[in-house]
Amino acid sequence: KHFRVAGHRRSQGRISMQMEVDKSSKQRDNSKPRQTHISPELANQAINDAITYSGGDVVVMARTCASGFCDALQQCYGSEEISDVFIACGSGLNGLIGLQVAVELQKRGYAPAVYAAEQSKHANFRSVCDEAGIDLHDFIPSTLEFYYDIVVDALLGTGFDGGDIRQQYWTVYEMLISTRLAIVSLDVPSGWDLSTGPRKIDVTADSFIKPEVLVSLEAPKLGSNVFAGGYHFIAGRHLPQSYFWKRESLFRLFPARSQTACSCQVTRFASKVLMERHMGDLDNSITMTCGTN
Ligand SMILES: NC(=O)C1=CN([C@@H]2O[C@H](COP(=O)(O)OP(=O)(O)OC[C@H]3O[C@@H](n4cnc5c(N)ncnc54)[C@H](O)[C@@H]3O)[C@@H](O)[C@H]2O)[C@H](O)CC1
Repeated sequence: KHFRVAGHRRSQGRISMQMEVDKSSKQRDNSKPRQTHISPELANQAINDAITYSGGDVVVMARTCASGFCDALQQCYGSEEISDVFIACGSGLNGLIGLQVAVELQKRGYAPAVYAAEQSKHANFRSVCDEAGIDLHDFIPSTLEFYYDIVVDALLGTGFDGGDIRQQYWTVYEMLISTRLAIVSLDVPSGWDLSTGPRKIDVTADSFIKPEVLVSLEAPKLGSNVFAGGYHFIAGRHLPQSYFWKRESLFRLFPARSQTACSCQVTRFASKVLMERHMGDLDNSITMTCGTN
């Protein structure tokens, strides 16, 4: 079953992207309202199922997530504009994907560096970085904003327990809430509640992460509803597109074989760089017509 969806408008003509709708779309329950953001329960179930779909190999799954994440990052910050990317990694799967993002960005011509808050539960960061020739830090460089162009937040994802940030993450969390560099958050901005977004205590103290770009994996989490940055992308493809339809009638498509779908939210919070890039695209009559989330 195919249907045509307005795609990129290029000069005079219009191209349309054939988006193959998963055969099981017939099973979608149209009686239920379409959800565009998923619950913490489904998010964590998806993680376990994603590992199964990846043959039980978390590194395979992390590489798929990293590929989609890098597609999204590259649409906003091309390697011709920026190169030095500082990737703050936690000890869980979010951090493992952050490590794979560093490896993938290097292949794409960026100059990534990795910060590991603590020993990963899933990989030997030192050996992966040494093999790839990627700098691995166990400290936050005082010259961060001089040497780096953007920061990737791969510290805490859906495994955040909703409590105060534990001591081993204090330094990097402090950097993330105070840096002037644009932040690209992986799946969930670190420290955001999966259902409600930034915690009230953090909003009151204005001590929460404000990413310019959010890249949700597979589906946006409920807490991302309050995201007000520049762009919100959905990346992943480590689960069949019908996966969410059967569970929360989530309607979302990845264009063709792409790893990313974007739901543009270019808001007043977007930086000048991002706006120029977006407006530049518009000037070249290339308009991203994306789904809305
Ligand atoms: N959504 C999907 O389809 C997929 C998402 N994936 C990624 O997996 C993470 C969730 O992985 P998990 O290891 O369960 O959790 P985190 O990576 O977020 O690790 C949390 C890490 O941090 C510790 N921690 C928890 N609370 C605190 C705190 N208050 N202070 C300090 N440290 C804390 C905890 O002990 C863990 O060690 C998800 O976000 C995605 O990025 C899958 O990889 C693919 C499918």
